[in-house]
Amino acid sequence: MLNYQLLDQVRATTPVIVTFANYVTPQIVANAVNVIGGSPIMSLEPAEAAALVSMATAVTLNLGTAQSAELDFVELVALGKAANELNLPVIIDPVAVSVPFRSQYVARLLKEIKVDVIRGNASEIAHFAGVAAESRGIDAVGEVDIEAVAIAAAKNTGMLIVLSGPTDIVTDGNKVYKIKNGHELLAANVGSGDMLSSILGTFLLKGQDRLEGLALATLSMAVAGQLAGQKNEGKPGTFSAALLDELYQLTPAKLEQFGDWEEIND
Ligand SMILES: Nc1ncnc2c1ncn2[C@@H]1O[C@H](COP(=O)(O)OP(=O)(O)O)[C@@H](O)[C@H]1O
Ligand SMILES: Cc1ncsc1CCOP(=O)(O)O
Ligand SMILES: [Mg+2]
Repeated sequence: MLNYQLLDQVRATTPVIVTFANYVTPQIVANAVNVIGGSPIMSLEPAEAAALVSMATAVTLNLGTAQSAELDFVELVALGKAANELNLPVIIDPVAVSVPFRSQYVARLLKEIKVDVIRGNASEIAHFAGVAAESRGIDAVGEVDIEAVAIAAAKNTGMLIVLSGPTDIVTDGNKVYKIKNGHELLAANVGSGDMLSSILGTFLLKGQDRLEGLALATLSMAVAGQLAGQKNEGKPGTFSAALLDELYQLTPAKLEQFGDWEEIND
């Protein structure tokens, strides 16, 4: 079962989400966290990492444009370690991870910090499952068995997996939430995945079952995207603004009415 009221609990507590953003999409990611009910803060400065994380409920590390320049890596490690010390969830978004520089970068990061959640598209999650999958830069292409890939990635890494796409899969390797809402315009909007990766953090309130929190966050993004898309068919520009409107106007009642999801237990 999913507790749709968690959305209201998010809004009642306004959780701070620290994001190491890529340089392409920080504005829409910050707005996404804000309109769903959280409070975003982005940072590039290692010296303030511990202070920021001490105010937060989750940390999202988006690796989309992370550079080898030591400051980027030092900041990622500083944020991750600060979260690990407080037992706060760390989410990574391994954009285009199959590019060799990026695979090595993630592997290096995972040696330094404990990561709890990986959010990526099917091609990105396939990397962690050890399954060959096609990708085109930031996008997933080709067909994989998304449920099998997500479960294998969870089992290989010991992390919670959010595999996004036309159908989203949220799994710990045993229990699987399959979320069928969404709209193709989400894929046309660069940054949808990044928005989701930071929105995930807002639903991981203290004491909250993490897998259920991730599933409800993923459902929220998919339902808001579907409602925005239905009102803006063929219009990616206005869709982008409407997506923020729908996230802002989302309610537990809408999640219950429009949510199309199933829970599968191993
Ligand atoms: N073809 C699609 N139909 C419906 N929803 C989609 C589609 N493609 C992506 N989404 C949704 O878009 C969001 C971002 O996912 P995705 O596009 O896989 O991430 P990324 O931008 O990292 O590749 C998720 O909420 C996902 O459910
Ligand atoms: C275009 C681009 N290049 C590096 S990161 C990035 C944004 C990726 O955004 P998303 O994966 O959410 O579509
Ligand atoms: Mg992405």
